[in-house]
This record gives sequence, structure tokens and C-alpha cells, in this order.
Amino acid sequence: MHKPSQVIPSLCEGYVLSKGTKSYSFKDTILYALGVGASQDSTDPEDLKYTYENSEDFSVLPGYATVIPDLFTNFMSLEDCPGMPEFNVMRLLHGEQKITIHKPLPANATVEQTAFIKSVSDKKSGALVVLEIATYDAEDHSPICNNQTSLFIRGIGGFGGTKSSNQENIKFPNRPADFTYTKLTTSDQALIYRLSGDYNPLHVDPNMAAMGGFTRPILHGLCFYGIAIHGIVKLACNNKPEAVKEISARFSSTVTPGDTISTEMWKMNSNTIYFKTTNMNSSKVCISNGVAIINYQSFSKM
Ligand SMILES: CCCCCCC[C@@H](O)CC(=O)SCCNC(=O)CCNC(=O)[C@H](O)C(C)(C)COP(=O)(O)OP(=O)(O)OC[C@H]1O[C@@H](n2cnc3c(N)ncnc32)[C@H](O)[C@@H]1OP(=O)(O)O
Repeated sequence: MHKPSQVIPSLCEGYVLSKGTKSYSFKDTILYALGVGASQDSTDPEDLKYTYENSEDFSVLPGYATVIPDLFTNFMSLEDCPGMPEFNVMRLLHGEQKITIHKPLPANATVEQTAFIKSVSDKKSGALVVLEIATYDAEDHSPICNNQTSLFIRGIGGFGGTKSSNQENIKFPNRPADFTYTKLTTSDQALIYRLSGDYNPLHVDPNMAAMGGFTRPILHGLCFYGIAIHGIVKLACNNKPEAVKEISARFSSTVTPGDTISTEMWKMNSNTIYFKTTNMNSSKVCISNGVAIINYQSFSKM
């Protein structure tokens, strides 16, 4: 296939990366929960509701919305888009993510979904490709969730056109956080997390990570996003996953499996939480601009 020498936004925008039906079951939702650090140790007795299908209130973590799409198919299809030049896929990083949840995520479902490129903007050091993925229940065609995924492809910027970002910069309050969730990621975190569908070798293969300019494989953005969401549900939502309606955030620095990450949350008003996550090993903020929209009516005790 003939590839252009640089990004041609008009040939990218609207390009369908995948469209189809898929089914998942409670085994997938449990595997996801384990991949974002749900455990059965004495500090986390409440996690059984995400990891044991026979628990009384078995539930799906809201972050599971991010892996319902066929991540790897979409990732690979990007290279086939006629408006994209040749690029080193190991230089592609997850830039931003927004999920919108329309109903509590079912533990077993058949879903219909379409993923397409919504926009491409020139960030000079790279191209920011924004994907939109809508997921519907195949049974009654009701909307389940939406994903907006921004991919930052380093090294292919400078093609002109728009340069805007899709997320606003958040100003955090000048007071201690209302809740803090600190989690030690494990050295095998990426090996477990990838089984939920993002098989990008950047996260496990040292040679591929080196091609991306990293000394070691880095953790999936959606894995540490999922860890932060787990913390938000536990600490700010009384462990009621159905309370989460929307979560958006930017991946502003990398995390290596084995790093400790700490998510600080501020309750801003009756339905909004601002959050950011710091990588305690690098001392850098790895998730910035975090905003969670919560429906506090869905539980009584705060
Ligand atoms: C298809 C389905 C796919 C599913 C996912 C599959 C892919 C996954 O497997 C891949 C991953 O998970 S990668 C791991 C997670 N991501 C990361 O670790 C990225 C961390 N962030 C960075 O390294 C830098 O912010 C970096 C490199 C992103 C940007 O840093 P710089 O180049 O230094 O940019 P900077 O000079 O700070 O800013 C330039 C302009 O870019 C905007 N920007 C910065 N960070 C951004 C980010 N994270 N997302 C979006 N935009 C971002 C800035 O605002 C600036 O724009 P403008 O000039 O318009 O203000």
C-alpha cells in the first residue's frame, strides 16, 4: 500500500479501525480486575466483589470499559489508515483517555462496537490521534459505554493543521487531598494486564521497548489508569462501581512495572472529583488532569 510521507488528517478523520460484535464473560472481568491490582489480602477484603463470581454483589470495575474495545485490532489497524505515514509503533504512547459509562457494566455480554479516528492534530513532537469507540448491548442496542482514546505518536509531527488538545488543564485545590490511594505495582503487572487485550510488546519485550527509546518495558497506560479508578471506587465511591459515570485523564509520564503509584483525589462538588497520580519512584505525575464524574445518589453513605 502506498503510504504518504506525512500525516494527512483529512484521510485519517472518519477512518474506521474496527466494527463488529464480541462477547465477554465474568472470567474476562475478573482477569481485568487482577490486572489492575485487585487482591484478596487482608487490606483489600472488598475486592472479592470484583474477583469472585459467587460473591453476593459481584460487580465489574468501571475501568473494564477501556478493554471492551478490541484494543490490539484497533492499534494494528492504525498502520493501515491511508492518511498515516510509516511510523515506528513502539514510539506510539497512550496520551489521554476518557470513558463515559451509560449503565453498570454487565459481567457477561455480547456487544456491538465501532472504532474510528475522530481527529488528528499536530503537536510538533508528534501527532495526536483521537479515537472514538461506542459500545452497545447487542441484545437491546442500548448504549453501554464510550471510549475516547488519544494516541501520541512521537516523531511524526510537523504536518501542519490544528494543534489543539482535547482536554482542559485542571487546577488542583491548594489543600490536602480528601483521599489517597497508594499502590505498589508488581514486576509482573504488565504480563497479567496484557491478557485483557492490549498485547503491545512495548510493555513486555525489552528489545521492542528499546526501539521505543525505553531502557525497560513500560506499564500500559490503561493499567495504571485502571489502578487509579479502582482507588477512586474504593475510597471516594464507597466501593460502589455503579456510581462512576465518566473519567478523563492524561498520561503525562511513564510507569515501570514495580513502581509505586499514589493517586490523590479531591471532592470538588456534589458530583465531581479531581485526581492525579504520582509515580513515587520517578517523583513525576504520571496521570494529570484527572476528572471523575460520580453519581452520589447511587449510594447513601459517604
Ligand atoms: C487503538 C487502541 C489503543 C489502545 C492503547 C494501545 C497503546 C498502549 O499499549 C500504549 C501505552 O499504554 S503507552 C503507556 C502510557 N502512556 C505513557 O506512558 C505516556 C506518558 N507521557 C509522555 O511520555 C509524554 O507526555 C508525551 C511523550 C506523550 C508527550 O511529551 P512531549 O513530547 O514532551 O510533549 P510536550 O512538549 O509536553 O507537549 C507538546 C504538546 O503535546 C501535548 N501533550 C503533552 N502530553 C500529552 C499527552 N499525554 N496527551 C495528549 N497531549 C499531550 C501538550 O499539551 C502540547 O500541546 P500544545 O502545544 O497544543 O499545548
